[in-house]
Order: sequence, then structure tokens, then C-alpha cells
Amino acid sequence: MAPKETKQKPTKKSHPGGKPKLGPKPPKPQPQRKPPPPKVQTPKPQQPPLPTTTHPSGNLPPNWPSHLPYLTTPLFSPLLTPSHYSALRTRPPPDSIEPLDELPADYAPGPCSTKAVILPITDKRHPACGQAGLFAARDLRPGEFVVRYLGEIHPGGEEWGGGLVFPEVSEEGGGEGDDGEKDGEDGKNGDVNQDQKTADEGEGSKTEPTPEVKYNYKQSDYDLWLDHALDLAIDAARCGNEARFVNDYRRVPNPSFPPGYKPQSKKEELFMKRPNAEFKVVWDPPRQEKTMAVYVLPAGKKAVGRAREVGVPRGEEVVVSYGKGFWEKRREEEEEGEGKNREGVDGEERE
Ligand SMILES: C[S@@+](CC[C@H](N)C(=O)[O-])C[C@H]1O[C@@H](n2cnc3c(N)ncnc32)[C@H](O)[C@@H]1O
Repeated sequence: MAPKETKQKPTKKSHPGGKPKLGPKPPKPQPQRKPPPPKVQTPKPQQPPLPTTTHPSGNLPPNWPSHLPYLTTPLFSPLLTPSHYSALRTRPPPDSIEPLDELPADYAPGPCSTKAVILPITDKRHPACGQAGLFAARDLRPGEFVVRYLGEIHPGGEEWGGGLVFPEVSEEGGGEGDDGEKDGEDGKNGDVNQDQKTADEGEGSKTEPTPEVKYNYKQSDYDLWLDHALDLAIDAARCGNEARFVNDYRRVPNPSFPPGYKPQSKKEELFMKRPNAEFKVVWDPPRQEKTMAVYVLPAGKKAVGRAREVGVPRGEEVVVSYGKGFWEKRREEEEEGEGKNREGVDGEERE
């Protein structure tokens, strides 16, 4: 696995929150990232978080890691404040510069196996060989919704968090399953540690209070800005769904071309190296919340032939761009790590 972040001082290249997250670097002038007018920011009266659940029936996607809770709805960090909830549940008006698209009307929580599956990566040319990735289970259309990015929603600027806190499971042992019904109507959260709560744990399980857990969001390789300006991020390191396995496109071999193939033109070179999907902030109508999802990239004006119909062919890996910022930061950390190692060696030599 890739090196983790260190507690280094934020450099100029760092995000103001002090951490790089997956996804394109929060763009400087992008309208969606601008803080909304004060009217929108006015916190509503405090609402309890909507209930969130792991999958109640134990219906997990193939290759899901057994140690990780599988989510079918977002999980909320206890560190979120009423203004975070207000930001999360305020939809930009349709005439705003960047209104949000909606999740598809037929979206159903739970495994997305008809569209994409988690597979181990065994191709030695792949930079994430030995890890896993998400692969198209059928041809995916340009612009098509693939899977929601689920994880723990937390204040993006906070470096430290505690143990995961799951809601109490209702009498029915439900949770929001494929029928979209919600559990835990009182919105009460139970203190459940991730190690104590497994994805298919049944109803009403009583758990010990969360032991003192210190978790550093900065060290996560699965942390994504949901809304940078409003300090909302989603971390899928400790729990999540299939979307946490989406890799970055850089240096990933394109299976449509034989190993060692040299592109015949600049156009072909660009085509071979581009992402085929993106992380997109969208609106979840049933929950009345902002959410993040993976979508196939639109075909684009220049698309011809099959590319107009198929964005990600069956069997191909779904890859996005984590953004230059993610990899720049990673490089800085590696260099810093190497520097520290050298210092250590020097120190030993002096002694
Ligand atoms: C969100 S995870 C992606 C899923 C990951 N492969 C797994 O099996 O859990 C991000 C991590 O995947 C790896 N990764 C993803 N895309 C990569 C790429 N193009 N080159 C090298 N490593 C990559 C890095 O270790 C990165 O920190």
C-alpha cells in the first residue's frame, strides 16, 4: 500500500485543510466550491443525523474485505456540527451557477454488481498490482451512474477523529436496505466501534461503549472532499462500499492495447492515458443530502463510433483522476520520508 501522510506542515501545495484528498484538487475559482451566500449558510435548527447503516442482510459484493463494514448509506462522524448538516442538506437552487444533478431515480442501495465488481489486480504492469480495483461488469454508457461513494462523512479540516459510530439497529433488524426504508427513527447513535460492528451484524446488538480510539484522517488513502468550502469530506478507509476501490488512471495499462504498444498519434496517446470515470457531487432526493458518486465520463463532442455508446467496456477497469495534488503530495511525503531515513542513518553513524 502507498506511503501514508506524515504530520508535516502544510506546504503551499497543500489544501487549506492541510490534507490532500482523492479527486481533482479543489479548483481555485470553481463556483461550486465558493461558500454560499450567508442566507444559505444559516444553520437550520439542529436536526439529528439521518440514520445510516451497514447492509442488514449480509448481502456483500464479491471480494469485499471481510474486516471492513460495508455501507449502504453514509455514516456520520460525531464531530459534524449543525452547520455541517445544514451544508450537507442544502441543495443549491436550480438557477445557481452549479446546480446538482440527482442520483438516478432507480438507484437502489447495496451491491452494484450488475454494473461493476471489485477484482484483485494481478497484472504486474499495473501500478496497484497486489491491490484491488473496480471493473465494469457490462458495457457502461458515457455519463452513466456507476456507484455511490460511501464512507464516513466528517469535517474535512479535522485531522483527528475517534472510533466509527454506527446508529442503533432498529427492532426489525433493518437499516436502510434495498427497499430504501430508514431505521432508527429517533436518529440516536449507538457507540459502536468498527472492530465490534461487522457488516452483517444483526439487529439490536448491544455493544460496549467505544473505547478511546484515535484516528488520523490525514493518513487515509480513501478520503475525498464532498464540499471543500463547506468542510465536508468522505473517508472510506474504515468502512465504505465498492467505490473505495476505484483507482487513479495514471500508469494503468489500457487493456485495449497490447503490452508495449506505442501510440500512433498524439490523439491515440491521450486516449490511451485518460480516465474513463469521475467522482461527482450529486443530490440524493430521498435523503435530501449531497452525496458523491462515480460516473462514467461523458462521451465528449469528439467521440466517434463505439465511444459514443460505450464509455467503459465490459471488463475494463473504472479509473478516475485523483488530481495532480494527490500525487504531488504523495511525492513530497516520499521525499520527506527518504530525507528522514537519511537523517536517521546519519544520526546512527554519529553515535
Ligand atoms: C482509494 S484507494 C484505491 C483502491 C486500492 N487499490 C485498494 O485496493 O484498496 C487509493 C490507493 O490505491 C493505490 N492506487 C490507486 N491508483 C493508483 C495508481 N494509478 N498508481 C499507483 N497506485 C494507485 C494507491 O495506493 C492509493 O493510495
